[in-house]
Amino acid sequence: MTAVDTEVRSSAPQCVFAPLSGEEDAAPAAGRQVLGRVDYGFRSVPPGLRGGVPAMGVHMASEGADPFTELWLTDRPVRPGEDRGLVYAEDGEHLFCAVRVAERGVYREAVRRAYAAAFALLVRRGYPRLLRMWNLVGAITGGNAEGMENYRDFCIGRARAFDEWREHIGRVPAATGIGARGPGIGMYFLARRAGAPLRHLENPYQTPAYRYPRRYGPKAPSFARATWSDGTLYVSGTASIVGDGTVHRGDIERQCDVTFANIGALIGEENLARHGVAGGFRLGDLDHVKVYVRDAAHLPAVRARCAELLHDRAEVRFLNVDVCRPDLLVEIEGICR
Ligand SMILES: O=C(O)c1cccc(O)c1
Ligand SMILES: CC(=O)C(=O)O
Repeated sequence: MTAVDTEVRSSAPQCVFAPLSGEEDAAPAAGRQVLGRVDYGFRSVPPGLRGGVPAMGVHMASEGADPFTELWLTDRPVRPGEDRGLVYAEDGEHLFCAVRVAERGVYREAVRRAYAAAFALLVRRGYPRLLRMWNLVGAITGGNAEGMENYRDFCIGRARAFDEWREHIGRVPAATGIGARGPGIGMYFLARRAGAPLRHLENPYQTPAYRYPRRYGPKAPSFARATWSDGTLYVSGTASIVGDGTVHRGDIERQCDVTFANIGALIGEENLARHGVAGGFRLGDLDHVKVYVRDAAHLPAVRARCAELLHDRAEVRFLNVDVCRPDLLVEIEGICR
């Protein structure tokens, strides 16, 4: 069954996975405007307007994993802009923006500033309903200059920005926080106009990430398990976590199974009803799936499992990168509509 959309006509931007584009290639699609572009390629390229399109390159691909370009398309006219290191484009309903924090010894203050700058932009342009964020973090489980894990350091800065902007931005949305192969942190966001209704979902099998106990870091990760907006369900990066604990350490097959069970419960009819959303989805409805695999040797097994469970026409890309806990072997995100 497909979720029932109570809004008459969806204006949600369309996600497209295209071949990895050249730096100046804006890859316009027939009759559609590009709201944003992220190259999941072999090197990092700072955010900038390229051919009038906000674009950023993040070093995520490798031999044996899948380079690609993620495009966010709209059929409305787009206005791009640049603002203090942020690049963005808006179409009257949605805003895409990208920002990068360069490698440094301690990340939290630069992350807080980057998030605060993005929030200020969203509010100023009239798109305060943050609905999805991606955080591609170099050396995510490595130590910073204080010996704190970079991911935990990142989480402190992000949490501070949400605390400061709570009145304007509201609740935390769906997210991905995952390793990148190059240094620094690439971040990009989708937001919707003021007044647009969003629903942020939690998972019946998992403790909300923003309530994780202190043993996972001084500030709990600021994200929801999924966000429903405009007939679209954005599913956060999901892993083999039950409650707040990693399950099946060292067992890739069973970590895949728990990850898919978590996603199935999250997107199913019962959980959507719990959050006031009519309808429901199955794993076969997932599209624009990104599968993050820590160990390259596990790629064939994970590809095989995904081929069994996902629709054969779903767009799926596999990346060999670190996951935010050293004991997590796989993480999966996607979109249902
Ligand atoms: O911190 C995050 O934004 C995050 C979101 C999803 C999965 C994950 O490992 C991390
Ligand atoms: C994947 C992960 O880190 C989480 O769900 O918290």
